[in-house]
Amino acid sequence: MEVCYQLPVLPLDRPVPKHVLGRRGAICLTSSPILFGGPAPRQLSKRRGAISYDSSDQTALYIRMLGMSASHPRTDAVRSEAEQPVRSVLSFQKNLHSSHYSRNHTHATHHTLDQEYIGQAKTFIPLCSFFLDTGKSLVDLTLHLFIDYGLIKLFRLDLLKLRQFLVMVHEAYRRQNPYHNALHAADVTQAMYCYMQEPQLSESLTSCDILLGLLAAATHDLDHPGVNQTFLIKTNHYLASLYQNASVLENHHWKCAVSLLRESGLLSHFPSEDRQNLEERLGSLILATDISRQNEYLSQFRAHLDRADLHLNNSQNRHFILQMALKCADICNPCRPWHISKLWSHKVTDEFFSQGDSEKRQNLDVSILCDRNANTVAKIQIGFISFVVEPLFLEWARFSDTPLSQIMLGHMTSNKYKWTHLPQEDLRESTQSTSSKTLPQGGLGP
Ligand SMILES: Nc1ncnc2c1ncn2[C@@H]1O[C@@H]2COP(=O)(O)O[C@H]2[C@H]1O
Repeated sequence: MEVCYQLPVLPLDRPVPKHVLGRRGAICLTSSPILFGGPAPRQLSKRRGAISYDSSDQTALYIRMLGMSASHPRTDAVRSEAEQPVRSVLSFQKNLHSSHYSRNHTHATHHTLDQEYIGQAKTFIPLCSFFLDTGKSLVDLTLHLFIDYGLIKLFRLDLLKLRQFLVMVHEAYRRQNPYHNALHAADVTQAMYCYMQEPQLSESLTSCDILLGLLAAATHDLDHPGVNQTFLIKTNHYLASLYQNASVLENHHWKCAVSLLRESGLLSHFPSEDRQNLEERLGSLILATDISRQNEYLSQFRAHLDRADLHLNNSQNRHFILQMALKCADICNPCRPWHISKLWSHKVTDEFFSQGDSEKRQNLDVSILCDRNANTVAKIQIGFISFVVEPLFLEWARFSDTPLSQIMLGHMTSNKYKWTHLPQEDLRESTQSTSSKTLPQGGLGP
């Protein structure tokens, strides 16, 4: 059964009415705020060989071609897992109908959907916690948040298209990656939700901002190959040439997200200008997660806070804060309680070391942090927290001085202390692979 809504008639760009937020299952607005007032779109104009992909339509098409090509180059790290079929972003759809997930979920009725989200989502949200290992937390969590915020009604979304889109997003994450998989996307989406609920943001974000924030969080690492940009460049991977060695992965994640949005038809009823604007803003959010541009964003953030000139009634300022929120969400794992944070640390290190092993096999220079003989999990964590996480979260706490920020800083400090003072025997254990371990339920809170 399809949910049909009329096309939007009353564009709005203002905070989501309070009576909509926080009412689980209560969706009661009749007008739809489809208006995008974000910053100037970031246009990409690059060429690969003779194929121009100036327009995002062409780009999405090109990605489809690459995704479906049987012969496009893959990274060695990915190839080493080749016994398990790797689904590249668009070929997964061929498998969709036979996948376990879609068999059980894509044809769900509304009744089933309600049952499911009422049962599970109650535990996701109020406690800031979620099921990390249900195998489908990304779909359930994001769907729940769309419903909870009233976005389906507000934007006249087709519930089944939304579900199909989310299943496609879930399937486009490579499950063989220890870290960059759908679970990480769910983790980031949950954190993004928590930040968007912080008082300053929840009072000023428009429904468009919320829609974008959730979409960006859920899709920000789509089809991640489990290796970093340096690896793609030195192995002459086609994505590196496609994006001219600049924000290679983030551009790919963005283009995959656009491709899936179009494939699912989720926004096909939007006026094309709004759709294009949304796709550009989505890109600008996802591109902000490029960790190599961390200092650029951080200095801008610091300068704004020093001048006290971030005004959230200004759409560009709100967009900037969404970028910062997504960046925080992306690297918030060291700010979670120790028992969860520790497991993410092991998972990310597994992925680093597996890239290092692959580099050694190919006689390439081993990337920094990727040599298992020269690093320990603890050493990597201490460096990552000190130089990347702490500077960012200190500024975030200046912007959003709330109990949640204090809790996150508390976890981060105590996790860093634990990594620094781990007894020798635990340190040895911390260098061993943990890919078989599962993440327990837990949240940002104590
Ligand atoms: N706990 C962690 N320890 C070390 N590096 C991390 C950790 N969490 C995230 N990262 C890095 O932060 C980066 C954020 O962008 P990426 O997802 O591209 O890749 C991520 C990892 O390289």
